[in-house]
Amino acid sequence: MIVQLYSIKSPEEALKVIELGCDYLGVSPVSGANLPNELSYDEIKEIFATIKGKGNGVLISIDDPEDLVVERVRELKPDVIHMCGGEVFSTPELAKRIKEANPTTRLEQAVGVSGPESIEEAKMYAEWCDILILDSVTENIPGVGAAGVPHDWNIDAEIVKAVAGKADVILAGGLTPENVAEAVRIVKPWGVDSLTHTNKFLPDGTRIKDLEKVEKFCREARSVKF
Ligand SMILES: O=C(O)c1ccccc1NCC(=O)[C@H](O)[C@H](O)COP(=O)(O)O
Repeated sequence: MIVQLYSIKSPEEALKVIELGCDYLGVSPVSGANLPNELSYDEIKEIFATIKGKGNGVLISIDDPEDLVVERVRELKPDVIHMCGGEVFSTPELAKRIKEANPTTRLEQAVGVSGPESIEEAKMYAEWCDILILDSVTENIPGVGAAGVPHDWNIDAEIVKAVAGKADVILAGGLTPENVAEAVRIVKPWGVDSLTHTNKFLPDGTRIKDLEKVEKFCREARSVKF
């Protein structure tokens, strides 16, 4: 069971969450999405260099033009590029360009799970993506994710079965230290992801990871054997 956490702000924070059990660390580059924890390329490079050999660096992309996605993969060499826009989606062509830009970068595509129709969408993406992240959608946040609320885990469980052997599946959306074990029991994913409920929010609108919650989240996620 892998644990992916957003959004990491500094090398120091990265090392702390790795120590507590996180193995995929999400960062947000400066972009048109204006996310609360956006970082410069230099800051991201420093985090990725610090975690090399200890954890995996995940770069988010919310509706960036394809050329910019490819340029970032070439420049920053993330272990994973996470596409979670509402307008720009991965395609077989983009998957090929990403592999050419950096052969070891894995492509993670968000699927906003809204009903049984999401099963077909997930099956389609599994044809060219390495990882699917099954996530929640909310109107006031751009793209798919950061919604802080769960969706129907029974649909996720169907998706995990439908794409077995094709793509790894991460479950996201409103997961907390209290509900993650139950979610894992139902969905049986390859990994889990958390943003909102493992965060502490600071007065300036930025956020840092709440280390007690991170520790409990990682422990509870791995407490279920299947
Ligand atoms: O990090 C963000 O601000 C963000 C904004 C918009 C879409 C996704 C974003 N983060 C990456 C993620 O995929 C979240 O970790 C995931 O959606 C879980 O979020 P939450 O439901 O708040 O735990």
